[in-house]
Amino acid sequence: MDVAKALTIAGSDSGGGAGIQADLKTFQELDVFGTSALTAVTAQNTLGVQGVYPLSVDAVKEQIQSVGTDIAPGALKTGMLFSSEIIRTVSDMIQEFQWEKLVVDPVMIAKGGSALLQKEAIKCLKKNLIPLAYCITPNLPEAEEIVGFSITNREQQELAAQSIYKMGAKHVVIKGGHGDGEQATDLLYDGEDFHFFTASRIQTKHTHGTGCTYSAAITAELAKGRPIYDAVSTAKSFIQDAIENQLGIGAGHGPTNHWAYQKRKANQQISF
Ligand SMILES: Nc1ncnc2c1ncn2[C@@H]1O[C@H](COP(=O)(O)OP(=O)(O)O)[C@@H](O)[C@H]1O
Ligand SMILES: Cc1ncc(COP(=O)(O)O)c(N)n1
Repeated sequence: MDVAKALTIAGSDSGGGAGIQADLKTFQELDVFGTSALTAVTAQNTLGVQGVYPLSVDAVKEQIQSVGTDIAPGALKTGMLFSSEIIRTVSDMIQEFQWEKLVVDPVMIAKGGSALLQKEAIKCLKKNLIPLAYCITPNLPEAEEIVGFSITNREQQELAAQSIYKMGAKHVVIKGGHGDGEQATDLLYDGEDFHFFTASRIQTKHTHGTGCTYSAAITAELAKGRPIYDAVSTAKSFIQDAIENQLGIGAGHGPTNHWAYQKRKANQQISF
């Protein structure tokens, strides 16, 4: 059986809604075999981040080496990378294995406000990792941080995408989750055209891990050989179903429902 394989290089969320846990659940739901390299352990729940424990550069490197030398992923993603030294190590390893289908989720700050990337590491992210990205998926505050200007309208969102494209990312997806308005609209720029992916904004506080889940879904689809436009389109449906059917877990900002997309599809098949 020829199964698609993907790798996530990210932090652990003990609460299970974001990070490595969200990525592996998403890979599984999209029929992709998931592998992982941990960059940091966080003590975290729906109320916030209680502790951050980065792993050593050697530990990160060895995990990627172990996966890369044996289980070649069709696509990979990065999430929480925490420091410049981890970013440099990860970038070196990606070049060593000549992996092309790289999705960079430039995770900076958890929804509760805790830093998941050291401030001084942003420069390193721009210099070392963005040029390797097949696709990068910043949310609005992350995109503002990368480009250095504020994004308050569609025109600025497009300018930001062009600016990040010029830094070397082959496809730029600027997510609209942090915007306002009736629609949550994500923009995909491929160097020529702007494509918009729109869904109705759901009024909920349960959006913990949405960015991780979304970028993992894009990665899973790329691992199966799907083109980027299809991959983003599937990811958008996946995250919409996951937010709409949140599980009411925890007392704070709860996780989304990684089962929902497959369940809806299965139900649709039955009713046809
Ligand atoms: N309340 C919401 N309703 C519908 N879609 C949302 C909502 N919040 C986020 N999204 C979508 O979830 C995905 C992740 O976006 P976002 O939450 O901005 O990322 P991050 O977790 O990195 O901050 C995007 O497709 C975005 O449009
Ligand atoms: C380990 C880890 N990685 C990433 C996030 C970002 O989560 P979100 O997708 O909600 O921005 C997180 N809270 N924890």
